[in-house]
Amino acid sequence: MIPLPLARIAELTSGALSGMADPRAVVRGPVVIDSRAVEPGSLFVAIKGARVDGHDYAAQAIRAGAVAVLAGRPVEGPAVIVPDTAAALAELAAAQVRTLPKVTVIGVTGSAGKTTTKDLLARLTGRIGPTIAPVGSYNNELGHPLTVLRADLDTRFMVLELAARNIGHIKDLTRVAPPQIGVVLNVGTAHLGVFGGKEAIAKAKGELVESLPRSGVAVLNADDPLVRAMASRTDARVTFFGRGESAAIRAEGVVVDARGRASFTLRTPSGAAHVSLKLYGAHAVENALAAAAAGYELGLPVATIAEELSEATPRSRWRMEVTDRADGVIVINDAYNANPDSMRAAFEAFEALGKGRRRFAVIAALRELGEDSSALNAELGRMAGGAGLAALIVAGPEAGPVLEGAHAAVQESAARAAQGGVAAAGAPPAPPVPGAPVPGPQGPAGPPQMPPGAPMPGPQAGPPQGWQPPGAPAPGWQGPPMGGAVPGGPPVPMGGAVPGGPPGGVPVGGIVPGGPPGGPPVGGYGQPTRIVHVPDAEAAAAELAAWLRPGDAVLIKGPRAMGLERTAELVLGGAAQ
Ligand SMILES: CC(=O)N[C@H]1[C@@H](OP(=O)(O)OP(=O)(O)OC[C@H]2O[C@@H](n3ccc(=O)[nH]c3=O)[C@H](O)[C@@H]2O)O[C@H](CO)[C@@H](O)[C@@H]1O[C@H](C)C(=O)N[C@@H](C)C(=O)N[C@H](CCC(=O)N[C@@H](CCC[C@@H](N)C(=O)O)C(=O)O)C(=O)O
Ligand SMILES: Nc1ncnc2c1ncn2[C@@H]1O[C@H](COP(=O)(O)OP(=O)(O)OP(=O)(O)O)[C@@H](O)[C@H]1O
Ligand SMILES: C[C@@H](N)C(=O)N[C@H](C)C(=O)O
Repeated sequence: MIPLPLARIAELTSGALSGMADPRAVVRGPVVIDSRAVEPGSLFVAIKGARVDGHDYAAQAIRAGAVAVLAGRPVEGPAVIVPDTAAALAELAAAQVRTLPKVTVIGVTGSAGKTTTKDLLARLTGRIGPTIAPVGSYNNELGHPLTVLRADLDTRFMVLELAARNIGHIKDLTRVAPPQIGVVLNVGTAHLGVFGGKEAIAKAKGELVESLPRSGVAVLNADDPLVRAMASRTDARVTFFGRGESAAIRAEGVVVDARGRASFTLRTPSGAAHVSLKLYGAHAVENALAAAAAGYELGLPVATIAEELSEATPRSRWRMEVTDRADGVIVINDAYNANPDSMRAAFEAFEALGKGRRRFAVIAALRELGEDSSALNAELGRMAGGAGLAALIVAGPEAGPVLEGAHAAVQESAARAAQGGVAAAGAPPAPPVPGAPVPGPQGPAGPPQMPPGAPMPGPQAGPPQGWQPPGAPAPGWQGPPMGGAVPGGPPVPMGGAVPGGPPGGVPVGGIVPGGPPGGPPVGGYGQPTRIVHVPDAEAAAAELAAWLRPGDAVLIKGPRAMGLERTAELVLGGAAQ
């Protein structure tokens, strides 16, 4: 940060010095809200949290070298007392930006992909000059100013994330660090509950482009109608990115490889270059184009943009992290957060990454969706239940609608199979010819493949997993023990029919008749999707451990509060990812 004496900090925040604070003592940074992160020369900002009150750590912060505490009440040690510490933090950050007139501020917003785009764009601006960007998702009224306060006189670019949990939030953040370039990715369904509808989300995200000066640039996604419409809400020049011809910065000839990574020609008004992303999922194209468009506006040559985008790997954790286990199991850890759009994107990527493999998914009920919650969660269940998985593990509370949707999809698929031989829900997108070898992972070092016609491996305690002829009664076995904590132990049903399971329908973990007509299933293909409900991330990992065999693929994705990254860590042998 730019060094500031305490007297100036008090002036900027309309605060009062207390606790023998020396007005000439200089804060050189960093500004922190965690006493454990204090360094000599820090300013410690005391915040009241859900568990503890930061004010109680003031003395600890001073002992660790903090020059003073920005506090809401007198504390042990020198302090600047303000009515609202979060508001004072924002004022301090805004003042710092005003002292850095040569810095170009770029704001990124949208319902999904802000962090990924910010990470890509910071790579690009880093090619031009020193760049400050948030750690992880530091994107709200605390994380945003803390990021801004990391800037110093060398800083040329601030690539900032602007989040909104309601109308007005983004406007507030743009007042702290007024952007010259504003990037809007998409208007989705994240936090639909608090906003009350997509129009309100669009209103909130559009506050970014409303804040831009006439000399600025609004970088808008032409493929999203609600974002495209934001062009009328800004004084700034508008440039579009997207996949269609109308976008100045566009992706042409997008292809997705066997690992779910996209390649395309990046077309700009001044030339084109090939991009081959290392990021997983076709949705990464949207983020890459957004970063490319902002980079282009900053004068970067298209070849440099393409080079950086092609080199980029995930910088922030638990977003489409793909790990190949030694036994060939592919684990996709996309557990950072979840909403209907990012769930869909993840399942699309999983279809490519898991092709030719038995696929498993761990998901959980989506949150913060308001009155549409049940319907959207049931829709998620239908998508997952119809995705051709070997098993779907639904973790955590309020899973009723997800389970209901999943069961419905499996049953419909089974009914279709029984009627006309159409592939069952458990069939992969490209079902193998009965009796033909199972397509497996590429390369000679690939894992052993399931022999054709082999029963689908499951927990020791499970019943024989042979294919059930259409119309056969569903066996009463309820799947592996809940939590799967005791592989090899007796199957323990999870309290019988799970709430939300269809009345008189398929029991949780039960087997629905289905499978390719004319022959037994192969290694999990053609069999109906097993649906299991477990209480938490650990139980999901235990469940997976009981099922997984070499060469399988697993997608793990749920809302932040479910902490499903823990499932991924356990499945990966505890190795932190
Ligand atoms: C204040 C704080 O740091 N909170 C974090 C804390 O929460 P909690 O309430 O439990 O705090 P505590 O009670 O433990 O502590 C209170 C304070 O005391 C400090 N302290 C404690 C112990 C000690 O020994 N010394 C201390 O000094 C402590 O540091 C506190 O200051 O812990 C949680 C779990 O780790 C954190 O999650 C919580 O962080 C909050 C949420 C936060 O806002 N942090 C910002 C720095 C931030 O930017 N974090 C981002 C995540 C941002 C975010 O949540 N964004 C919103 C908006 C998304 C909208 C978007 N989808 C859209 O569409 O626009 C979101 O919902 O995602 C990050 O961490 O990446
Ligand atoms: N363009 C996109 N469309 C749909 N899903 C996306 C897109 N980009 C990223 N995702 C998915 O959304 C999740 C969050 O990604 P990311 O952190 O980049 O978004 P974010 O907008 O910063 O999230 P948050 O609002 O919580 O900070 C990940 O699961 C990721 O795979
Ligand atoms: C925590 C917040 N960033 C978020 O994304 N919330 C959704 C609902 C989630 O928890 O996944």
